[in-house]
Amino acid sequence: MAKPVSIEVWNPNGKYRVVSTKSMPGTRWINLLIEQDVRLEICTEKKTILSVDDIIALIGDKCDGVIGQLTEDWGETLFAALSRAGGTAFSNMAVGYNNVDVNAANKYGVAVGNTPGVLTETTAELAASLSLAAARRIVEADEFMRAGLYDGWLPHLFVGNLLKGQTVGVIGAGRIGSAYARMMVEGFKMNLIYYDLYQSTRLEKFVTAYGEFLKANGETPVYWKRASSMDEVLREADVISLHPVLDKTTYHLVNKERLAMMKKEAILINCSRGPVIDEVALVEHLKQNPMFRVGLDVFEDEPYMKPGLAEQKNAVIVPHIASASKWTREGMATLAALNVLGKIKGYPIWGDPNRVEPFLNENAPPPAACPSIVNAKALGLPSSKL
Ligand SMILES: NC(=O)c1ccc[n+]([C@@H]2O[C@H](COP(=O)([O-])OP(=O)(O)OC[C@H]3O[C@@H](n4cnc5c(N)ncnc54)[C@H](O)[C@@H]3O)[C@@H](O)[C@H]2O)c1
Ligand SMILES: O=C(O)[C@H](O)CO
Repeated sequence: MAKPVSIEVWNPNGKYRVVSTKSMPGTRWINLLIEQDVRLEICTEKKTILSVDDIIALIGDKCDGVIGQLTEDWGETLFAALSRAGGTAFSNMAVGYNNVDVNAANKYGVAVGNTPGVLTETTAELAASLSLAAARRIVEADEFMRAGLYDGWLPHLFVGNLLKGQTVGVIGAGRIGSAYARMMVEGFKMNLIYYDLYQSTRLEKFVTAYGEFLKANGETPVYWKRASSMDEVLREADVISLHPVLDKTTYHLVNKERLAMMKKEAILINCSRGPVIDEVALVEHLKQNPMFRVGLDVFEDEPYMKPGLAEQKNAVIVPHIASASKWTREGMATLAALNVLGKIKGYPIWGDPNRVEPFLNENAPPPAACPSIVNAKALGLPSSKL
């Protein structure tokens, strides 16, 4: 028998029962649910990561849908429990859904939602922030100041890397990777080399047009190149940012051998998922190459770091905050709630998960559609004509 889990209840007499495993930012998502006859239960347990048993207790005997988090293990056990409780909808409050076994969800006929688009720019901005922090040694310099060690300007003090005219490498040039590439090319006049399974024509056109603009204004133009392999990016780029999904093909994509291919003074940024880098190999590489720097938002065994990482001065490390702007986090909560609500109400699936703005307009009711259901095809769910 699972132990009871503490909750806060909204609209106790609502017809549909939806559970959110965490309190989420903003109130719009709550209002959108309760206005549509939902009894909403929000878990108020203090512990950060809920266990499968905690979530089973939250689901209980009758539950139409769950809004969950990327820290939770949504596999066979939870989808079976949700299905037994009559549920047909789950949404991660995240774009990445490597914590979800979509095949298990398909088996139980549960729709799986995610939250693309709303976090693209916010996440790219954090990747850009980490790139700058690593290039200009901001964290080391801050620690030095606070320690009272600054006793006057020196020619060699915290010398870092100039980005202008260097090459930025992007691995996984999807929504976030492309947004980051644009920021670095336009903001710092860097050349671009990218690797993705698919060509990013829009990104290429952007860099070409910006290069022509610079040239027309008497400045050095910027260039782009689509690499034929990831190794080409690693060898040529000065700053490399990782933005692929995490799956079997990207697990330990950056390993000991690949770290060795990179320039000795390169900067590596990871705002995708921790296991994309072999973190043990990375710690060793950081130790051996003091001029090599990393900016990490994600870790292989989150919330833990591999031994030795915290001691490396050439690493800038932050706790998975890439999507943490107020607007984005409130928007993620809204999209996750609307994915669950839409499935419960039998709404069709929004046609373009890259264009979710209509769901985020606070001054208008959202479209009657699920913003983004990753297994819509597998479940044969209809597409919206809106
Ligand atoms: N740190 C954070 O807080 C944070 C925030 C948002 C997203 N993310 C992560 O970023 C990922 C990307 O998000 P997105 O919205 O840009 O997704 P996206 O689907 O638009 O982009 C992912 C890209 O990776 C490419 N890709 C897949 N396998 C690859 C491989 N083997 N090699 C090279 N490229 C490959 C895809 O073709 C695609 O273009 C998410 O899946 C999530 O894990 C992290
Ligand atoms: O995948 C995601 O959305 C992030 O990791 C959290 O924003």
